[in-house]
Amino acid sequence: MDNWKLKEHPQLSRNNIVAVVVLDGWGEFKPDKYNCIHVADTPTMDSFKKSAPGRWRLLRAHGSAVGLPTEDDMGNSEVGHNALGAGRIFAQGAKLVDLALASGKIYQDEGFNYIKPSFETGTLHLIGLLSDGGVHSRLDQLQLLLKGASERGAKRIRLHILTDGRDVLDGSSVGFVETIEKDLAELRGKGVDAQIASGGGRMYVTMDRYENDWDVVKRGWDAQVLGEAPHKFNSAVEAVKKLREQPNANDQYLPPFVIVDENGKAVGPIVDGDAVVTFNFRADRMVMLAKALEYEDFDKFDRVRFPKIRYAGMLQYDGELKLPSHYLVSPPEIDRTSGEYLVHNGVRTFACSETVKFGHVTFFWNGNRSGYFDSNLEEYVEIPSDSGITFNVQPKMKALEIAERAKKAILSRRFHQVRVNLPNSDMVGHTGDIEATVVACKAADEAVKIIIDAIEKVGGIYLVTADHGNAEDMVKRNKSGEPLLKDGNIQVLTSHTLKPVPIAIGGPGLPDDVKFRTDLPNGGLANVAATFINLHGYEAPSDYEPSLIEVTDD
Ligand SMILES: O=C(O)[C@@H](CO)OP(=O)(O)O
Ligand SMILES: [Mn+2]
Ligand SMILES: [Mn+2]
Repeated sequence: MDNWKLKEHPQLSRNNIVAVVVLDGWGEFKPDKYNCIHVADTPTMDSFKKSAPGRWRLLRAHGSAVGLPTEDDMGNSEVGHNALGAGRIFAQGAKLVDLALASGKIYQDEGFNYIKPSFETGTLHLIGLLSDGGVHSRLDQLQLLLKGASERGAKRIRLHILTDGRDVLDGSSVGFVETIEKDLAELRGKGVDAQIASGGGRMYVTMDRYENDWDVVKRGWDAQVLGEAPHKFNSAVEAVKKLREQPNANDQYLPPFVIVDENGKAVGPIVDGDAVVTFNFRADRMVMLAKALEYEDFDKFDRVRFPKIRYAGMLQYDGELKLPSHYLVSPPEIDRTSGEYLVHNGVRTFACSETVKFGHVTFFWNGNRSGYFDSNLEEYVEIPSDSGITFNVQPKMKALEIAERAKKAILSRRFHQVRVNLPNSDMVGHTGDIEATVVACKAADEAVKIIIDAIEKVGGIYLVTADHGNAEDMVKRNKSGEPLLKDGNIQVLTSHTLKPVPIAIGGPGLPDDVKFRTDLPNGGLANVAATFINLHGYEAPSDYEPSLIEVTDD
């Protein structure tokens, strides 16, 4: 049995009201016209910086600091919130899949052996995000899986691609499709009947999250399973090129398409007896499709046909729901998260965001586990997001509503921890609309102000940080940091970044002698949990990454 009892902190008192604010996609970067946080009016976040180094500092939020394979891997919400909530660094999906592919273990484990019998007479379908972004999936992993599966008996393979443009540059979809087409042609040369069967842009087809808009998943289902879509092409390269010619076309939002043969028949609907693998390792944007593929009882949309298939996820996406029940690689075992410790010690928590980030401060925070640890001590509030829009048209999103709910929770004095995610800088940053992103950053800053004002009123403490960079750099740069021009134009960066993120602490409840330690220069997101556990008046579990704060006696 785990010992859940936390030791009382020798100097810090219990029962403080602590606001934990995560600005999504808010990194630190030099002043620059493509740094939307710098351009925006952000007096609250700026004021924190003045209290450096004692109460403001930077944290690492990418690469090994969050369990990613290399230092070239940008941070993302899943690994960022996992680290923030769990207080330790776990080798993450991207890395675990790399290892399983390199050792060949992926082909020996339960998941692959479960789908394999279908190779005899059925088709192997691979559904996922086609890019080398490394946030949800990776092209090289797909290439290895294609090769490995065909060498192990898959004779007919159909690929259902989702174009990216969010973790990689817009327009890069064409190159990725060309690359994978070469691999498929090689397989055909070896007698494997392999081709792309359907596709669509990730934000419009399949990869919705937290049940914001089931139509997104339905559009994918119709193309992937039923073989039906408004656009039909004979090749995927042609599909992506043609669809990108439409006004305002964007890789993230390409409409669904199916590939048809010379008779106009879809080349790869999913039918009884087939095997299906969703090859994204990241959970949030695959859970909805996993439910549609796995659940007998399902009422989110009319599936028309529910084929009897053998389905495996690249990973198991939800540890609480055990979904999907079959998977190729075991997910990181993110156990004993801060939330679980807090409920065992009677600390009451309120968590809130709007739909598009709701699972970040609940599901990811709790180690990819849905639901409460203890519903008597926790309350999670989801503010419905707008759906069917790109957030540059609504850059303020629900920041004000989130802040007002947090304020109410703080002023009620019913909770010790009030935790929110403010999505603006990330969600609008991903649209690549620089002007709108400036508005978004200002809105997030105003929300922070509302929350710290409430903390001021109740004599509480705040901890404000971020999960990774995004809005602080909106342009692709060369090695010397200058914008990298293409045909004389800048290339807008829609993705996250490798930049560090700020963390600030303060509030009337924070004793004057509490400061950031100076001996953790490489501190990262995983050091945050021990820090707020201290602010709640407890010592962190001994295997957590060390707390960032110390109580000085000068
Ligand atoms: O939108 C998403 O899925 C990712 C980018 O791919 O962003 P975040 O990690 O911030 O959720
Ligand atoms: Mn994020
Ligand atoms: Mn993001």
